[in-house]
Amino acid sequence: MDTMNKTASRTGEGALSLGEVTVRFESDRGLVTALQDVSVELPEHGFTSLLGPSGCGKSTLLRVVADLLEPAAGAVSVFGATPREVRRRREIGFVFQDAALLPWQSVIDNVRLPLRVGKSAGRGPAESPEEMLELVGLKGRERAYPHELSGGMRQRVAIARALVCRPRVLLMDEPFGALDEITRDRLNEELLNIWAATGTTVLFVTHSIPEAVFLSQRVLVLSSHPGRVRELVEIDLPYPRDLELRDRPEFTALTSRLRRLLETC
Ligand SMILES: Nc1ncnc2c1ncn2[C@@H]1O[C@H](COP(=O)(O)OP(=O)(O)OP(=O)(O)O)[C@@H](O)[C@H]1O
Repeated sequence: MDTMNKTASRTGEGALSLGEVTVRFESDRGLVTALQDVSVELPEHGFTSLLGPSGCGKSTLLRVVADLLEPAAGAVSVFGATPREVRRRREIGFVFQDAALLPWQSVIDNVRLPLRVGKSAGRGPAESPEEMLELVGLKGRERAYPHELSGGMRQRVAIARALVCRPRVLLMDEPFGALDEITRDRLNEELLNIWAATGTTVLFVTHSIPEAVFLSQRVLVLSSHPGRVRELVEIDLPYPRDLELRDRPEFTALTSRLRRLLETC
């Protein structure tokens, strides 16, 4: 638990920096501006959630950081390097809403996958796949296949896989959006433990205001059409956090504030 406080206070400046980033897509409706002049500085070891109406560009922002998309304008820096350099060094982990596991491979082989793919690609130090499975609470299920697991367990495997290359940045795009509420709550608590244990910088996309407040040190609220920064809201609640925090007035005050902000996005 002490590690959690250390993680929260171990924040440096500007691990992720976006300067006036604009992203456009060609579509059958013509040119769509997904992000317009988005500027934000997020500290190392931080936990930031992205919140905003559907289509405001949350996934697009993650994809820009992950080097899956190139902005039309603006600058992106990840620990002082370009997203491409950081991706080549395998310092970025990505978890999607769908765990996207290989169904014909066992749990442990799915977690090992990033270590097997592109072995020569200048990867940094790696974690042990067995230890990552233990970290996400799946010790003993190494030989299981994805179809034998629940949705929550599959997401844990996806998180273990994302962590195995010891990423400096963990990008999570609605990772718990398809899970039932109890499983989601449990994984929220576990994710905070994982964050404390690894010290990775997390960018987390969600549609849930309570989830964003519970997890994050700050919430980046985006408005839509085109996606712009509406506000960066500091979540000044101490760590470690447990689910009872959600009944506290300071928690409710923050969720109400975010709800009001979202109504004007
Ligand atoms: N490959 C693409 N081609 C064309 N338009 C796209 C593409 N990807 C995203 N867009 C558009 O860019 C905008 C932002 O999309 P994005 O998926 O980033 O939003 P989002 O905030 O993540 O949405 P949601 O909350 O619904 O997941 C939307 O208008 C979307 O239709």
